[in-house]
Order: sequence, then structure tokens, then C-alpha cells
Amino acid sequence: MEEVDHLAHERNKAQFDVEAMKIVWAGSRHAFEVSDRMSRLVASDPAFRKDNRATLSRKELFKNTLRKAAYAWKRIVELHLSEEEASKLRFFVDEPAYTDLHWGMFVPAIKGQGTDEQHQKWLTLAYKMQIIGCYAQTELGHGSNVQGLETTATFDPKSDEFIIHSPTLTSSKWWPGGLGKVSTHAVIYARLIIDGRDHGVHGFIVQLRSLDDHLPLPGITIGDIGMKFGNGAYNTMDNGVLQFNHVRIPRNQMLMRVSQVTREGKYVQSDVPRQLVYGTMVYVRQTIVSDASSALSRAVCVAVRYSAVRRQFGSQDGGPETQVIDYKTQQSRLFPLLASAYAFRFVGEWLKWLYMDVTKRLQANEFSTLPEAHACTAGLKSLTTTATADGIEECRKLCGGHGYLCSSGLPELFAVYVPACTYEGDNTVLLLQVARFLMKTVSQLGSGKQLVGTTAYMQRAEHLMQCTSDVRSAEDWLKPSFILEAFEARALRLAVTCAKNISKAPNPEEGFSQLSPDLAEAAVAHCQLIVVSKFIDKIQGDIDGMGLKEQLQALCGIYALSLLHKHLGEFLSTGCITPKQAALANEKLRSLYAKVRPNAVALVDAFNYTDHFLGSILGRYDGNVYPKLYEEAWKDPLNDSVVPDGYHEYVRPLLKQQLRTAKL
Ligand SMILES: CCCCCCCCCCCCCCCCCCCCCCC/C=C/C(=O)SCCNC(=O)CCNC(=O)[C@H](O)C(C)(C)COP(=O)(O)OP(=O)(O)OC[C@H]1O[C@@H](n2cnc3c(N)ncnc32)[C@H](O)[C@@H]1OP(=O)(O)O
Ligand SMILES: Cc1cc2nc3c(=O)[nH]c(=O)nc-3n(C[C@H](O)[C@H](O)[C@H](O)COP(=O)(O)OP(=O)(O)OC[C@H]3O[C@@H](n4cnc5c(N)ncnc54)[C@H](O)[C@@H]3O)c2cc1C
Repeated sequence: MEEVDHLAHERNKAQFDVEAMKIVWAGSRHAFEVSDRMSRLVASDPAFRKDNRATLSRKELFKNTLRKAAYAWKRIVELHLSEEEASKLRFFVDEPAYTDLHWGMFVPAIKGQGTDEQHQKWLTLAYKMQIIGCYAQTELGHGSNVQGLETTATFDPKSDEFIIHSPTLTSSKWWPGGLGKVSTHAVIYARLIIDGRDHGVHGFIVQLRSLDDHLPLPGITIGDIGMKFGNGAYNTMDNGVLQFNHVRIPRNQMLMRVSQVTREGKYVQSDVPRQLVYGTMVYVRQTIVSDASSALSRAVCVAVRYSAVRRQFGSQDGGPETQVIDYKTQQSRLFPLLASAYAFRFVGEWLKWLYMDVTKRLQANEFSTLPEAHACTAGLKSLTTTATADGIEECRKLCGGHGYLCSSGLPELFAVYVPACTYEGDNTVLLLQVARFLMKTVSQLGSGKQLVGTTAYMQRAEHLMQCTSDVRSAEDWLKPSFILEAFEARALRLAVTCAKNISKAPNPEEGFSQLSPDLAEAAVAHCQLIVVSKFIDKIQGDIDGMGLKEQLQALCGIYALSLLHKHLGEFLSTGCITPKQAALANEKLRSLYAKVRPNAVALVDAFNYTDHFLGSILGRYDGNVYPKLYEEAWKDPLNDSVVPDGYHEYVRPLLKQQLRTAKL
């Protein structure tokens, strides 16, 4: 039967070159080609089927993931895939697995915190997956407060070993992915004790299970922590619990780049800052920002396509009803999310550059940009994951009742995604880290110290503290200088107000604690400024292709002005803009929605997602939603029989009883 594209009329309206936008979205032609090839490879291979996850039991689900991971690895080896290709393949397989922690945290922890000899020994094995590792930091009693971890690593000079021990129930490692059932090794974090003295938390490589029979080694108790939120979803991962009972490891298994313990038991701190022990988290937070744009774009792709298919009300003279995407309320909820997906993509690209830059500097023992890298990765991780989790849920609502079906793909996407607000640092805890960085920066204002990077705008404090916006028309709100000034003034004024209020407290710590809700808002304002400014930078760079710049300008305007609208109280109360200017911003926003409307479907096509990856009947490329929803319903196991199991035991007796009652 001939395939019909129910969204063809939408695609024909596009005013820009979609193929060129695919390249901008991917980052480069090369990145696009890799991504396109890997997505097709996965989509065309039945071994990567994923439409049955919600109906599998935990054991079936987990075994299925083990099978996929082994098969993916086999394909990676057979096809000689590069690191870039392999990680794209993993992305399109779209299933959390122990391999994420092995490649995403265990390997980077050894790379970042290990010595050359340690790299030689452990990375050689890890790269071939001859050992499988995880990242065991969090404990039952402490996750956010890393300095509060209780596991101990006591140096025994007689045997030249560390004794790893869990002294309390709350010191049990709890949450590490891959730990529960698969990992043979872990990088664990424990307090280093030498001669009774506590030197704080350090990383150690510990073997957990036998490489012969996979049984836990002596002194180790280990298991899975149980089912998590949602069907399928993150339950493909074996998040684990681990206790040590005086387990001995050789001294050379402490990760010794940051500090060393000598044969004599002397603790030596190198010039490298202690915070490098937290380096793996900085790396992963940076990757999470790009992942946010992927998750949000996926939800938005579903919601935009379905909103163009779905019609409700407004039929005139028996004609078709209105497409729900034409309702202004639908646009005002959906288009800021579409704009955010693009915004997070570009800020993710920039953050990757920042991370690579700081890594190069660290290798050359230049540590000055580390605090900014920490603040940016922490803050942007927090901002983008919160917005993405909320955005996925909003997309579900934008799809009405059908969004609640698993076959929409949105419930599982939300369930898999939402822990990103917690893992790699609780989002509020991370905002407070940004706030500390901002308070330090504000305290340096007027000291003559040159401010660089993302806080360079504070250098113009004198102007930004007293300026009012010069916006006079709705059109003015499209000018980058007006947008930037409003966001800079708001961020600076919120930070300075916090600093002033902290200074009135009996001591800075008490003041910081009292002001923490305001500080978190100041941190959000600073991070939003970063995202807006990186979006503007992107547009001002080289962008080739018919109509691309216009579309990206519209999306950038929507991103910035919808935030301005959402946080209007802050912009007005800090006196950055007037109520009249706020009304003009809203007027501009409405006109931008109208500009994006005919391009909306093409703007999500530019993500280049296959139907396999989207996993959503509502988001199908061809828009053929209703027949497929109908077909899908019949596949549910409940429909295997006309009369359900349990009818004769539980329903029929009730019905009979009602009959008897009715006769009375
Ligand atoms: C089926 C599929 C099969 C496919 C198979 C394919 C196979 C191959 C494919 C290969 C593909 C690769 C795929 C890779 C995928 C990668 C994906 C990764 C997946 C990730 C999943 C996530 C899992 C989750 C993991 C975790 O959650 S790990 C635990 C995280 N924990 C936290 O984040 C804890 C949060 N807490 C903290 O960070 C800190 O404790 C704190 C910062 C909150 C406070 O710390 P502390 O008390 O020490 O600090 P202070 O406030 O006193 O500050 C001291 C100073 O230090 C500075 N600081 C703090 N942190 C840092 C830092 N990180 N860096 C630098 N500086 C830091 C502060 O600013 C202070 O500075 P100052 O003194 O100047 O003020
Ligand atoms: C799916 C998943 C996978 C994970 N994978 C791993 C892994 O592989 N390895 C690993 O080591 N860990 C892992 N974790 C653990 C994760 O890193 C922690 O759960 C996370 O860092 C949050 O810490 P917590 O659980 O201690 O939260 P808590 O700190 O107990 O947070 C509870 C509440 O207290 C608030 N709060 C805490 N401290 C402060 C403060 N100072 N000021 C204001 N409010 C505060 C928080 O905002 C939050 O609202 C994983 C977690 C999840 C959910």
C-alpha cells in the first residue's frame, strides 16, 4: 500500500532549508553523517527492538538489556566503530545500561584521577571490557555531602595495603549504576585514614566480583536496590548496594594523581587542587547538558507533530476542525520548549568546548579556570535538566489524553529522564554552588580584578546596576543588545541584593543559609543569561542555508522573551524594564510564535530522529496516528483473550450476587 505523509502540507510550508538545519543541529556535516548512519543502523536491527519494555518483568527487562549491551559491543567491535560512532550507537539504542557507568564514569575517573601507571594497567583492561566498572560514591546516608561519606580506607603499612570498610549501615554504597549485578570493579570513594588521621575522601579502584564465577569477593556484600519509578524506564539499570567488611587492596589502587600515599605511609599532596577528586562529576555534568537538549527535542518532536495532526473544535460549514497547534495557548506552551531544545543544544556545544579547554589547562597545571568550569557545569546541568523534565511533562499534557498512553513514548521518556534532576548533584545543591561562585565574584567588584568568562558582564556593574532598558518598540526586543542588557542587569542586581543581605547577617555562613532561596534564584538568572548569550553567539556566527538565520533568530527571541515573561516579577522589581516594555516583549513574543508556526514541523524534522528512536505513535514521521494507535491497542497482552483471566474467579461471582440482590 502506498505510504501517505499526513504531515506533507506542514512540511511544504517550511521557509528554510531543513537539510541545512539538520547539520546545524548536529554541530557539523561530519557529526550529522555519523549520527544519521548510527541511527539507521540501530533502527534497522531487530535486536534493538524496544517497543515491549513496559510489559516486561524486571528480570526479563534486565536480561534483555544485558543481551542488547553484549550485542552492541559485538557490533562495535565487528564494525570497528570509532569512539564517536560507538557513543552515537549507544545514544540511539536508547536504553540505560551498566555500560553507561563503565564508559561514562569508571573510565573517566581513572583517566582524570589516576597516574600514568594506573592508566596503563586499568584502562587497558577497561577499554576491552575485560573488566567492567562503576562509580561508587553515594552512600545510604550521604549523597550531596561528599565530605560526609563514611566508608574508610585505612592504610596498613605492614602489608602495604588499604583496608576498605563500611563501619555503619549508612556507609553502605547505595545507588551506583551497574553495581547491583554486573560490575566486576568499582572506583569507590572513601575516607583515607593513615595512622589514625583522616585525610578526607579519595578514590580507590576495588575489585568486587570474581572474574571466573562472578561471585562477590570475600568481605563484599552486594545487590540491587530495587525497582525504580516507572515501567521499563531506568529499571534496565542495576543500581546497587555494597558493603565492605575489612577488604584489603594494594596501596597502588588508590587513585594517586591528586595526592599520594608512600610506601612509608606518608601522605603527599601534589600541586593539583583537591577538587580534582570531583572531576568526573564535572565531566558528566557537561555531557548531561547536551543530553537535555536530546531528551527535550524528542518530547517536543512528538508534541509538535501530534499537535499538527490533532484537530478539535472550529469546524466551519462542515470543513475540518482546527489543528490544535493553531491555538495560541498551545503555541505559547509548545514553542518556548522548541526554542529551549535549540538553546540547550547550542549551550551544550559551548560547554563541551569550555570543558575541553579547562582539561587542556589542567594538564598543563593551570588551574585558574576550574572554579568557572565547576560553576558553569553545575549551574547549566541544574537549569537544563529541570527545564527538560518539566518540559517533557508539559509535552505529555500538550498531547491530551493520548499523551498518557505508553505508546506516546512520553511516560517512559519522563520516567527515564527525571532522575537527571537528582543524579550528578541535586539541582538545588548545584545552584547553591553557583551562588557561592557568584557571591565570591560580587565581593571582588571594585577591587580592580579583571573578571573574565561568563562573569565578564559584572565588570560593567556601575552601568548595569542603574540602567533602564532603552526598548521603545516591540521590534527592539529582537535586538541582541537589548535582550542581553536586560538579562545581565537582572542577574547582577539579584546577585548584588543577595550579597548585601548576606552582609547584614551575623556571619556569612548564616547569611548564605538564610538567603539560600534568593541565592538559588540569582543562580538561575545567571545561568539563563549564559544560555541566552550562547544562543546569540551561535546566530552571530557562520550559519549557512536558506532561511536558517531567520528561524534561529525567532527561536532565540522566543527563548529569551518567554523567560522574561515567566520571570517578569524579577525584571520589574529590579527595575531592569518597565511594565510598558514588558507589554512590548509580550507583543513581540506573539509575533514570533506566528513566525515559527508554519515552520514548526520542519524545525522538529531537523532533529533527524527515526521513528524507532522516537518510540512514539503520536510523533510518527508520517503523522498516521489514529490507525496506528488503534492497531497498537490490540497488541496489549490484556487483549490476548476476550474474557480476561480472573473473570471467573472475581467478576462473575459479583455479577451473580448482584443478580440475586436485584431479585430480592
Ligand atoms: C543497552 C545499551 C548498550 C550500549 C553499549 C555500548 C557500549 C559502548 C558505548 C560507549 C559509549 C559511551 C557512553 C557514555 C555515556 C555517558 C553517560 C553518563 C551516564 C551518567 C549516568 C548518571 C549516573 C549518576 C551518577 C552519579 O550521580 S555519581 C554521584 C554524583 N554526586 C554528586 O554529584 C554529589 C554532589 N555533591 C558535590 O558535588 C559536592 O559535595 C558539593 C559541591 C555539593 C559540596 O562539596 P564540598 O563540601 O567539598 O564543597 P564546598 O562547598 O565546601 O566547596 C569546596 C570548594 O570546592 C569547589 N568545588 C566543589 N565541587 C567542585 C568541582 N566539582 N570542581 C571544582 N571545584 C569544586 C567549591 O566551589 C568550593 O570552592 P571554594 O572553596 O573556592 O568556594
Ligand atoms: C537514577 C540514579 C542514578 C544514580 N547513580 C549513581 C551512581 O552511579 N553513582 C553514585 O555514586 N551515585 C549515584 N546516584 C546518587 C546521586 O548522585 C545522589 O542521589 C544525588 O547526588 C543526590 O544526593 P542525595 O540522594 O543525598 O540527596 P539529598 O542531598 O539527601 O537531597 C534531599 C533534599 O535535600 C536538599 N538538600 C540537600 N543538601 C542541601 C543543602 N546543602 N542546601 C539545601 N538543600 C539541600 C536537596 O535539594 C533535596 O531536596 C544516582 C541517583 C539516582 C537517582
